[in-house]
Amino acid sequence: MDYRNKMNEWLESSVIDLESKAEIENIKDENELKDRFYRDLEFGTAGLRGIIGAGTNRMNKYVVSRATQGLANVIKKRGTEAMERGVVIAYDVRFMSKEFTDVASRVFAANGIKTYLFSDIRPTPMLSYAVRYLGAISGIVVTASHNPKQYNGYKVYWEEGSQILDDIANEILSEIKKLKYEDVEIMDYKRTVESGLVEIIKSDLDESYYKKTLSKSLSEDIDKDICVVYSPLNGTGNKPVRYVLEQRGFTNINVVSEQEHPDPTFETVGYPNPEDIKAFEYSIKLAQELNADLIFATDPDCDRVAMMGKKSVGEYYAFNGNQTGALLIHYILNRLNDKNIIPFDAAMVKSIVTGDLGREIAESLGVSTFETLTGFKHICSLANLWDKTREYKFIFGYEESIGYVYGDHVRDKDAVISSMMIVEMAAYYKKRGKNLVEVLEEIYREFGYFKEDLTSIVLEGIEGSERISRMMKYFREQEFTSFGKIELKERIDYLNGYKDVAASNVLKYYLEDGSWFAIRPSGTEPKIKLYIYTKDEDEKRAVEKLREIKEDLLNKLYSIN
Ligand SMILES: O=P(O)(O)OC[C@H]1O[C@H](O)[C@H](O)[C@@H](O)[C@@H]1O
Repeated sequence: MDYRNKMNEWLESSVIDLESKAEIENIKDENELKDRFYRDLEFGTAGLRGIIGAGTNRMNKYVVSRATQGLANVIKKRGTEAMERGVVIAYDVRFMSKEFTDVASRVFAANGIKTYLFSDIRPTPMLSYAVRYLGAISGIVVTASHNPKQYNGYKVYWEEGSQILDDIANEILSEIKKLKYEDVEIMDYKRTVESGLVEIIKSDLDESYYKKTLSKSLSEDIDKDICVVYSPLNGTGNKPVRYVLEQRGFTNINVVSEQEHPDPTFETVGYPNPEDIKAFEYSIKLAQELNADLIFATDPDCDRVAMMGKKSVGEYYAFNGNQTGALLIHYILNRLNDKNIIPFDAAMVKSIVTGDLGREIAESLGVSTFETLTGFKHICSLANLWDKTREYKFIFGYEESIGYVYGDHVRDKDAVISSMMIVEMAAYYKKRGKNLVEVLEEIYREFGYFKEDLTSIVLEGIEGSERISRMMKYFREQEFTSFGKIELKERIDYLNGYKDVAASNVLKYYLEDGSWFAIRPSGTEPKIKLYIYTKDEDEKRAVEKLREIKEDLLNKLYSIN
């Protein structure tokens, strides 16, 4: 349907309120109107994510309630037991997060489905934990993770505590497609409270999550006075992360005061993504004042964490996600090995665009490594599978995009336990006179220098997404023989799946010297992402190869208009 027709439907709808209609009527820019109505905000495997505002291609209470009705229909089809098991909803600090949570719980109530709500903001991993703890059939987190402040989102989880995969997402999507906004069943607030279908989660859940998290610590022979700077980036991490560190007995955790409390404007952060070094501006200042050993920051929904380590007084090194993942797997497996408790069937999972250092470390200690598509839901789906088949014991999962999970009480990336392990790891080495930069150097000396580069090209709007498609098409169709000065060995196109890895729009190129790179459109942001990896015994050579390959690839990519 043409966007103007969709807009008129919106303006004439009996359920859309005057405020939302007026918001549209006041827009004079035709492109803006087109962008708001040219499609329905996509419900993908990541659920919904979009800019907050009126329109079918925006995050608002109508789009959220329609998606919730779709999910409710899928749950109802599974019968009364599923409806009684219900849905847990968590929300973060974003604009409208609480409102969307409220709307969703009223839709579930109108459909006779039980809902569990937290009394306040919570990190995403606590939702994953809660779904399993409460035996719910499904879960939702209202969050746009690390997207800019204009965004909100709606991530859907299933009974194993991990995000839904294509099967359930498609089921929900096909229900959503059958619905008009007018078809959504919604209960008014008062009746919802009286219905008894909404329950506020009690504190025993938090306590149980903390207990499980704390039980995963691996060493007491650590320097608990290590000086650490932490920024929750005005998100949900502040209380849980500090609580866990306090329980572990750390005495010198310093929180960036401007970024301590929830703030949906992320005023001093800007783009609240700890993958971006700019998010560390305030933390670095505080760390320099305190001469801190370690800095770390969690993203707004506290599922991802990035860290910086002191190199010398006043100078901090930003570890990327591959390096942090490698350090963590190295620390965890070596401590388990010290105690002789690495299970014989232990396995680690990473994505196909995550570097190979973690794999080499794991394999050196007899731990198998498996690969999945990008997205923690894929990583966790293997853990879920092994719960049933008992084929492997899931130990650790990670991605280069700074998501990590250790253990099996949470089936998503968990920045609470990862923060605890990061601080413990730094404190362990501090006691032995080493900082994390030195430890990484030791790892490189043992396993070779792994260098990596991630370039994201932001291309927004309809034009942007079309250009991204053209870029992918170009790479798919061209017959390249070399990149930089290195010959191409093999290309893998995941479009129709490859070996055990499911289908996805990803191209991966292996070069003759063992270097490789991958290109894919981001699934969460308007970006095309280019991941390049080189390895060499000589650090300078590894860096040089990286530079050459990158220059060549960027020239090729930018030549596509
Ligand atoms: O590269 P993208 O598709 O934007 O995904 C980046 C990240 O987004 C989310 O946080 C997913 O849960 C991650 O698993 C993924 O790595």
